Amino acid sequence: MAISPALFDTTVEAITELQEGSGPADARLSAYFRNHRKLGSHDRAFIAETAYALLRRRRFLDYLAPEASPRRLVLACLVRVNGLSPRELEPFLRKTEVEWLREIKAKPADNLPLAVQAELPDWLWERLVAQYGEEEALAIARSLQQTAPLDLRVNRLKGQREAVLALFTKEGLTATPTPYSPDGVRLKEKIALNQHVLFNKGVVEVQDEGSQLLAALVAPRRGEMVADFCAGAGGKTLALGAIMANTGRLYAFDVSERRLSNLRPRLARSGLSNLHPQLIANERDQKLKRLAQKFDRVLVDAPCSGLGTLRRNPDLKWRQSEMDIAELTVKQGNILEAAAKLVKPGGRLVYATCSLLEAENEGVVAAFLAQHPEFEQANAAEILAQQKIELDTGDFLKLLPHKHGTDGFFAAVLTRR
Ligand SMILES: C[S@@+](CC[C@H](N)C(=O)[O-])C[C@H]1O[C@@H](n2cnc3c(N)ncnc32)[C@H](O)[C@@H]1O
Repeated sequence: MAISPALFDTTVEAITELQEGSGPADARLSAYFRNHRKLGSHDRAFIAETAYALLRRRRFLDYLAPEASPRRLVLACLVRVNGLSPRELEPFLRKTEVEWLREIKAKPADNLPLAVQAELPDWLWERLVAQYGEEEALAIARSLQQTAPLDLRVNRLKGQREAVLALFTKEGLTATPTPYSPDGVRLKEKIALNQHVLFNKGVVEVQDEGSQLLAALVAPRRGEMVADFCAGAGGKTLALGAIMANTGRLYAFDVSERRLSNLRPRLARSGLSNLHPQLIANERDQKLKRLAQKFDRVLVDAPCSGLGTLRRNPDLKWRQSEMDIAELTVKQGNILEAAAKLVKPGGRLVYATCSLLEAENEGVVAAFLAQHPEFEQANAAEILAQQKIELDTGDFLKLLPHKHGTDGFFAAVLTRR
């Protein structure tokens, strides 16, 4: 991509702002674009790609250019990550930067420490090594440095996967069925989906295949009482509603009014009428009391570190600490405890996260089961097989980008005796 001196300067400005602020990178980048409305789509794409490359490869760049200014980090990134030659950048380099950039270009990158190759903070790298061993931890970490494909879920109420695939193909796009989810379509090209008729008519929703598989694990049946305890903007709720063929009652709880309000337009597109969004103050909200043991299925898609989604949100690895993880596990335990109260005898409770860390996953489930002999664990692979999904990761569902091509997800299925 050809870049002008003006675009280079704007990129440095955007990245400086990004580094100075706090909060999710995608929100801050959107705010920057809102404040710079004149930027065209080509320039926006370049700025976003550079910002994300820098977030993905920050350890390597810090090794190449320790304590560099945002301007120099961008230069190093363009040369060593994006593969531009220093000569291409010379027209807008300052005098002192010409030689410096040549040195950056020539600096060897062999035998880097494994945490640097993994592009993870040391504490996170050490945890992954303890869980998976060095070789697999590195494979996982490398897969998390890639960009994620655009996965869609076909809404069974409004369309069929074969027809959606055929339409995309006719439009010249590379659309393939996702390997595991029966409703998934993977698009190679990144398109402006919100302008596509299939999206506006509610035939497709954006949803990683991993999320689709979590809904398949809940496997609600027609006419059942189902709760999505941490529904957020309703990605999984909508998938559950479609599996239920718009029958029964589906509650979408969340503590965030903003997230639940983002569910509304998606709900309108989906054609579902069995879904009831309910704002709760916290997991001990009085509203939940009268619903005790009323549900056949309860999904807890718990607030988590999100470290399984680093392909999409590379900033998450720099924005969290071990202390945050410890706090999260307490919250996760409390939410699981409260959500379990809603489950009927014989009913199913699915605890899920998009984290890769045992503390947030197996650890939370083990602590819960130790306190609740009235629940027992079911085998996730068997439940998926009942939905004709051949995917065996053992008792737990454990999805990993290098193995399954999805974001990293974890789920445990628990049944009330
Ligand atoms: C991983 S996100 C859910 C994503 C959503 N299920 C989806 O598929 O799009 C976790 C959600 O938990 C919500 N949350 C946080 N604390 C909660 C609590 N105490 N009770 C219920 N929901 C909570 C957050 O607001 C957030 O929306």
